[in-house]
Amino acid sequence: MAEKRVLSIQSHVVHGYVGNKCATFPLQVLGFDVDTINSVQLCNHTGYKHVKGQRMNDSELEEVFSGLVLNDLHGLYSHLLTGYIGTPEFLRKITDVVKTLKKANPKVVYFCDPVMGDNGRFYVPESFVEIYRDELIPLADIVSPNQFEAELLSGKKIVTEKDAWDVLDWFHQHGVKIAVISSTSVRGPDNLLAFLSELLPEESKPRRSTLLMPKIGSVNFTGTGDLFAALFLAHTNANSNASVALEKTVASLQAIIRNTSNRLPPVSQSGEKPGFVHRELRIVQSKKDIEDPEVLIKASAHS
Ligand SMILES: Nc1ncnc2c1ncn2[C@@H]1O[C@H](COP(=O)(O)OP(=O)(O)O)[C@@H](O)[C@H]1O
Ligand SMILES: Cc1ncc(COP(=O)(O)O)c(C=O)c1O
Repeated sequence: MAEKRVLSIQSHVVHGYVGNKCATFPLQVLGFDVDTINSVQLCNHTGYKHVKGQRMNDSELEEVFSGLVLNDLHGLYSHLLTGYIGTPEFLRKITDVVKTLKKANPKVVYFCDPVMGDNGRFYVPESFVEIYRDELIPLADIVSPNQFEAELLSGKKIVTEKDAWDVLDWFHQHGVKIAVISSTSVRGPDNLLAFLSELLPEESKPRRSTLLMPKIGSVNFTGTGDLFAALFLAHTNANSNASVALEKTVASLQAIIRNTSNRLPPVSQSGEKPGFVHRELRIVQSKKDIEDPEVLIKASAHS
């Protein structure tokens, strides 16, 4: 079996960097073979004014995946990574993919990034919440929701740090070994606080840590969650302590966001912020920061 081979089921965009477009290069740089299934093929991410393209349906997923199974290729994967999915039927079909991969290789790690939206805005149908909560999360080994997604799944608002730990415990109660909330606003509008909780064999309490990041720039970037998931997958594979993986993930991410932010055109005289085309993550140009992240922010252990 290849040690580092990911089946990545996410979006493809022709222009820009979200989904598979932003997961593939970093994973390859970090030594993974990456086999991609494109859940959608869109001209660009869904924030742009015009969004054109195709969404793969569940029978098309079944067909392409059945070919992998017929050729006995499905046992080769060390990891399954899922992110942005376009339709509820396709999302449900992923449960069969997970079960088939786990049957072929019980050690396969299912990394579920339950992409649903951000800052109170859904970018998928709202029925996704129930499907993730009841069908996908119970099969997942690692999850990386943002604050909005973690709240939707657990049914609990995150206002205090205690709320975040309760939400992470909710994921553990649903069978998840490593749960990370990639960012929360509990430390105010200028900072992002990530929460990590990891179940350890033969320990009754999870190992917990937080990591505080100053917010870079005054605009939002798209694809950061997808990039977070890909980097965290690679670093949890290489490090037995997930908080070390979180530090490395954030080190690369912050460098990429800084490299992107530094090249933004200035805010126009009328106060208009740079458009999405200027905010596409500079991933290829940040290869060194992916290969060899310089950890500037350490995680803090939480008892
Ligand atoms: N403005 C920002 N400044 C600094 N880091 C950011 C910024 N936006 C995103 N990030 C980084 O990207 C990661 C994922 O972002 P997040 O907003 O949690 O995910 P999503 O894109 O899924 O909403 C965060 O953990 C953080 O490291
Ligand atoms: C097609 C597509 N995939 C993935 C994403 C997820 O992006 P993020 O990583 O910022 O959550 C988006 C967000 O707009 C999208 O449009």
